[in-house]
Amino acid sequence: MSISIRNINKTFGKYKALDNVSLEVPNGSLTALLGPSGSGKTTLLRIVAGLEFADESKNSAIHFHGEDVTNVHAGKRGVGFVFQHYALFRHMTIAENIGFGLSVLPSKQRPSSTEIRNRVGELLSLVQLAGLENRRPDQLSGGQRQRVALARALAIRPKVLLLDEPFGALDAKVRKDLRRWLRSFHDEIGLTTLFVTHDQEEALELADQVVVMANSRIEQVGEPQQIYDHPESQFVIRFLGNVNAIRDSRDPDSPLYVRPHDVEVLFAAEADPATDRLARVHHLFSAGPIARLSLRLEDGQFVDAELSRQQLEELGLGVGDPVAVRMQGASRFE
Ligand SMILES: Nc1ncnc2c1ncn2[C@@H]1O[C@H](COP(=O)(O)OP(=O)(O)OP(=O)(O)O)[C@@H](O)[C@H]1O
Repeated sequence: MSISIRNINKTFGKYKALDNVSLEVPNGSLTALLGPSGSGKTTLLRIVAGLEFADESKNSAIHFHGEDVTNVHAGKRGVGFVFQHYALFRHMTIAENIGFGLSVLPSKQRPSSTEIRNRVGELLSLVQLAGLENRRPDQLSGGQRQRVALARALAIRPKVLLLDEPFGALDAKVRKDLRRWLRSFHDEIGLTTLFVTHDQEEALELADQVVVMANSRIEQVGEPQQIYDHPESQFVIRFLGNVNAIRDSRDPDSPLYVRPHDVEVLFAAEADPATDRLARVHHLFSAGPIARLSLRLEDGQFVDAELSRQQLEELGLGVGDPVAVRMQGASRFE
């Protein structure tokens, strides 16, 4: 089910948390809302869920697959929601937690207890927790608890899945494992999913479509590779990972942005005055497969470069050595 978000504004008192936000989430996609704290990601997700309502305006609307749900209450939108802090019921077993949404449906819609049991069984295998149905949440790891939260959100057969920093409270290793697991899980079930994160690596690795948000607005939307290779603003290039911002006399107000792995380091004697700048090796860190160099340009600015160990060995560089720096793939923003 596709999601269409049109001209959404949201103010809290005097603060504008969303400023004319429009977005198309394609059917079956995994879309990441990526941005720093306070950029409006959660507010947007809550509005899609129907847990919050946008400021009233005749131009603004939310559609699920063409159906206007702008004024439809959360319970009737058919959304599954997972939050950062596993809101599982501590006194219930895993099976009871997963089946909860079904067991509280009005009697006419409620499946029989056998149907609920079967559905819970299906979901337990889907999230790879079969055998743990009689445990309680405090007997599971953080990662397992988040998979229970996901199974619980799926029990009602939602039309869209909304995840708000679902791995935010987990440690880095578990987070990375769950991220990969979620990607293959998504490929298996193909449910349109909107995923909030402030972690650029997570968004780039996981999503089909990345929506970068800053200051209550959408900065850029695109596939991960496209956003990474063709950032359209200083904010996006800086937010997506380490980048050098080098000023030159040509346009001192608009730095040249270049990622450390796009900086080419050559022997000083090979410098081409038309494209290269001279520098000296200021610092060199070469433990592991990638060597990281801090280079000092003649005007005193520093440039970080990343080379393979092999490239470093070929150059035979040490601290203080002169080099030529060629900044390939550099971007400048007006
Ligand atoms: N109910 C509310 N009342 C007042 N202000 C709010 C409310 N909810 C959110 N805000 C404000 O709106 C802004 C956007 O909040 P939001 O939670 O959407 O950001 P976020 O990008 O999800 O950030 P985080 O990653 O920290 O969760 C913040 O400045 C926040 O303080």
